[in-house]
Amino acid sequence: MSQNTIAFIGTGNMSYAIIGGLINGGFAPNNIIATNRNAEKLAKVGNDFGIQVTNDNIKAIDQADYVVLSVKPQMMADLCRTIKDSGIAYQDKVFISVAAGIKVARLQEMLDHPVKMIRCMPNTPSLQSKGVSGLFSNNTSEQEKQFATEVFSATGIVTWLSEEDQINDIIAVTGSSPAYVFLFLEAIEQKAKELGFNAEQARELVQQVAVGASDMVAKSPDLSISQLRANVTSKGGTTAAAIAHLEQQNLTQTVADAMDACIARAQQMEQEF
Ligand SMILES: NC(=O)C1=CN([C@@H]2O[C@H](COP(=O)(O)OP(=O)(O)OC[C@H]3O[C@@H](n4cnc5c(N)ncnc54)[C@H](OP(=O)(O)O)[C@@H]3O)[C@@H](O)[C@H]2O)C=CC1
Ligand SMILES: O=C(O)[C@@H]1CCC=N1
Repeated sequence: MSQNTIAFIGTGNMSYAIIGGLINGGFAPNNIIATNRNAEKLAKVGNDFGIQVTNDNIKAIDQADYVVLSVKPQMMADLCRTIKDSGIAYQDKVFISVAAGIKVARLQEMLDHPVKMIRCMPNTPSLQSKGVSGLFSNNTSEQEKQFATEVFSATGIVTWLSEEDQINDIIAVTGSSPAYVFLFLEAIEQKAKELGFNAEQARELVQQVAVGASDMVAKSPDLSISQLRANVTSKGGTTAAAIAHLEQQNLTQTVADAMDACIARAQQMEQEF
């Protein structure tokens, strides 16, 4: 992988996962700089991955070729103001924003310059190199896009989007969706405890189901997910009873509605921030 320097500004849950994926993928720790205003979180990412850390955002940006903006959307304007007011030359750097709900044009307005900008929508399984990153850019070179592809490929799979609005769709499909899966697993775990399994057993059983079912999806590309479900469901049996209940409760429509709510919130954030 080419050895540009990347600065992660605001290294919380998401950047921690990306950096973990990069280190697993062989990216040189010396070429990664992380910042955080929270000293404890900063020390942890430095200790866990052996990368450079500083609480000085401007110093980190000054040293970097690529700058990942990774604060919460509501904090982005403040962060950009400090960059803009710092006096450093940031106009030729490539910025990568992982923030939901802030479009390229608005980020450029916040930075008061038409900087090169890539929007990226990653997800937290990046930490296990099993992430998905949706990328969009309309003002970077092929070489810069190639570098972003290499970086995010180290954390899982990468898909380039031709329209910026598709970022909101991919938030619903891959950015937020690990949380839907976790909620489903939490529900099974909770009921397992109510049935009398202790906390340790419940966690182990649910975890194994999650890993086993995911592996079956990943390792059976010729079987549809619906076929994998059918293979568990004996006619007139126990699974059929459980699935019939979920279907009566409109699980499929509920999930679709949840994804629409996700997209609607991203669109609303575009007006707020
Ligand atoms: N979490 C996820 O699954 C995903 C998140 N994203 C996007 O990633 C971005 C970050 O999310 P996430 O990692 O979950 O958030 P976190 O709050 O975990 O991380 C952001 C970190 O940045 C710190 N911070 C805030 N402002 C500054 C600043 N000016 N200088 C230095 N550090 C600062 C925060 O400190 P403090 O703790 O004090 O607030 C916090 O520790 C968001 O924009 C989100 O939309 C995208 C895809 C998935
Ligand atoms: O919840 C959020 O807004 C962010 C974006 C996708 C996942 N987490």
